[in-house]
Amino acid sequence: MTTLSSSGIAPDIQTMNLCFYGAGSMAEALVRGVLDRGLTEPSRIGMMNRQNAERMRELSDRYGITGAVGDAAKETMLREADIVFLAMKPKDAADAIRGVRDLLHPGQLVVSLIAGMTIATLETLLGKPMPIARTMPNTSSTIGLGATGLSFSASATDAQRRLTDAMFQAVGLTAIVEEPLLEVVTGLSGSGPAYIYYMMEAMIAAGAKLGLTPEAARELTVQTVLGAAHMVKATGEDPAELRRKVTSPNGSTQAAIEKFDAYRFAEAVEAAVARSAERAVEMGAEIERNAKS
Ligand SMILES: NC(=O)C1=CN([C@@H]2O[C@H](COP(=O)(O)OP(=O)(O)OC[C@H]3O[C@@H](n4cnc5c(N)ncnc54)[C@H](OP(=O)(O)O)[C@@H]3O)[C@@H](O)[C@H]2O)C=CC1
Ligand SMILES: O=C(O)[C@@H]1CCC=N1
Repeated sequence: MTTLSSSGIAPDIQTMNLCFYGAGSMAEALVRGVLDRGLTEPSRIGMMNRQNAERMRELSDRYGITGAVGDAAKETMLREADIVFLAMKPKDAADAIRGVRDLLHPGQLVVSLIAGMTIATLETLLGKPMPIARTMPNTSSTIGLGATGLSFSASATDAQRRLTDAMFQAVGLTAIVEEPLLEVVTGLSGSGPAYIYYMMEAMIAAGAKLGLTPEAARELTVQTVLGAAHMVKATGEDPAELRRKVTSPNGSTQAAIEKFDAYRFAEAVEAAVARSAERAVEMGAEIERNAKS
């Protein structure tokens, strides 16, 4: 895996103003992650959304950041930002970016979190050359356990690449990939937390259905997932090898795995990851069409 910085610390970031354009789940995950890790101060962070004033109050109260709703204060916040994070839904991206492009200038770094939107489309929407980092993070950045894929525009300097990498490393792990592979990253780790939660939902429901209290089913499931992920990390062994150690010949695990195989589990996972990646491409194409219209 390629990374640009191994320290996890971005020395310059404390002196920079960060503006999150879009203040939903992913923006909050990143803000909480960088604040909890002491990467910057709340006074350096501005967040903006379109209409949800209550959400903005909540974010200001919770993190001490400066919030702005709608067009009010947007101008100052965006103009004074050193790094502008684009964190609105893909369907809103084209209009939102067009609406502010005159406030942006090439001295700023644009960090896009938007699934599917290519660097080329973003360059079209910005209408001027600006350094761009296209990223695909995930919500586990909230607790410093994120997994983020990164690609850069040709115009991004080495310092900007290192800064972006270090910022996302501070909230988890990063992988620099060729831009088209960001769609695969979306299918794997961007959407991935939801797959694990889905598995956990199903395990908890099964445990409760078979007689455990819902609380016990939940606790046992959470510890099992946590323990399994830690085992892979701590031992360095392949998941397949660790699975083998759980699976006694003709035992209960083998019986369960046979059930999974009967439902074609691995095929379902592969199809889900591929479909997520394909959906990201579709969303990107939709933004591209809007950018050109
Ligand atoms: N959630 C995830 O796990 C991940 C998400 N992403 C990407 O991050 C982006 C955001 O996703 P997520 O946080 O889940 O989305 P949310 O729906 O939670 O948040 C979207 C935010 O964008 C704001 N917004 C929409 N249009 C505008 C506009 N014109 N001007 C200003 N603000 C606007 C919304 O404001 P309001 O509520 O006021 O309308 C809201 O604050 C997406 O592009 C997604 O692909 C990437 C990786 C993981
Ligand atoms: O579901 C989505 O479209 C976004 C991108 C990756 C995770 N959430």
